[in-house]
Amino acid sequence: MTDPVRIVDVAVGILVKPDGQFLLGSRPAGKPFAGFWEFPGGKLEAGETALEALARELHEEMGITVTAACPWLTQTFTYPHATVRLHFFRVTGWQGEIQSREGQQFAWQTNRALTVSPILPANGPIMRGLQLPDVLALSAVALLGQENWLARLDAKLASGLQWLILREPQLDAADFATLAQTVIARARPHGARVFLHDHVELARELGADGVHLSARAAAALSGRPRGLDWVGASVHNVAELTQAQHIGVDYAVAGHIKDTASHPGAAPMGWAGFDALARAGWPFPLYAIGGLAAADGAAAQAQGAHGVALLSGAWQ
Ligand SMILES: Nc1nc2c([nH]c(=O)n2[C@@H]2O[C@H](COP(=O)(O)OP(=O)(O)OP(=O)(O)O)[C@@H](O)[C@H]2O)c(=O)[nH]1
Ligand SMILES: [Mg+2]
Repeated sequence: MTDPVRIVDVAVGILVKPDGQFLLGSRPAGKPFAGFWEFPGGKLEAGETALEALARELHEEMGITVTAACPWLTQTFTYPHATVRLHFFRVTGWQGEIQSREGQQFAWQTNRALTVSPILPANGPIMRGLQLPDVLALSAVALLGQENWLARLDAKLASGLQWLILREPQLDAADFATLAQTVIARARPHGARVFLHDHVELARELGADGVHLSARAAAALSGRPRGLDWVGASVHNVAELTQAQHIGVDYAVAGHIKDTASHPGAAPMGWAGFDALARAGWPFPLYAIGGLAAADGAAAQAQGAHGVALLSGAWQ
């Protein structure tokens, strides 16, 4: 018997400059979806790993040698002509000048507004993923006290904090709602995004940017909460990641990686545990959490994370 669904594995490279700009290329004449914009890459050959295929394709198509690439996310998409499994990498290091070896055009883009179109249909969620920052900060009222934390929040917002998850389970609903209002009002002038932990209704009411679901809250849902721009979830294992995928999250936070004061007694998964989870290939970016600092960002990305989620580490 032959497999009814043949899946074509494809390695795709998102070249990223230090300022966050990323490279799109136009598909050459003669290929399916000619003229559509895509990330450079191509099909795995027999016996190749995705990373090997990435290096070969980027050399063939654009004449560069990849020197630094991290696995990012895996997207399966069914086109009329094939089902493709796209293994996306973020490429941060390469040697050589970018050349058009197949007659394609190239354009550096920012995630605020694309200047080229149309984009290949499979790539919509990818554009969203590229808006995610390298660091997610979790609020620390329980740890630092409200006044002290709000003062640090102001300082961090002024120095570029982009995404904040407000999680304060020790507060009752009324106090949490008051705090959420304050935080949203302070974040907005800086263009920073605020996510409420588990309080889906309140997030809608206050016009928060999204909700971050505990694994327990995510388990109770059969679909994505409506009316919110962004939805994320905390996960600890494959079953919770599968549920996160089922409800259609934009990102997941997996941990905990190291021993941490906030989870005494629970065994940390370590980077090996994180790698085992990430390796299964999920269609959304993953953050690593648990006893980490901003300096762990590079290690996290090497294991397939988009970045790190920080609690105490975000406020030092
Ligand atoms: N390279 C690339 N392919 C993508 C992206 N998104 C996406 O759906 N695909 C799909 O992945 C499949 C393989 O890509 P490809 O046509 O570049 O393969 P290739 O370079 O090996 O081409 P070839 O078979 O002509 O040698 C195509 O069906 C394409 O539509 C993307 O961002 N980049
Ligand atoms: Mg190609």
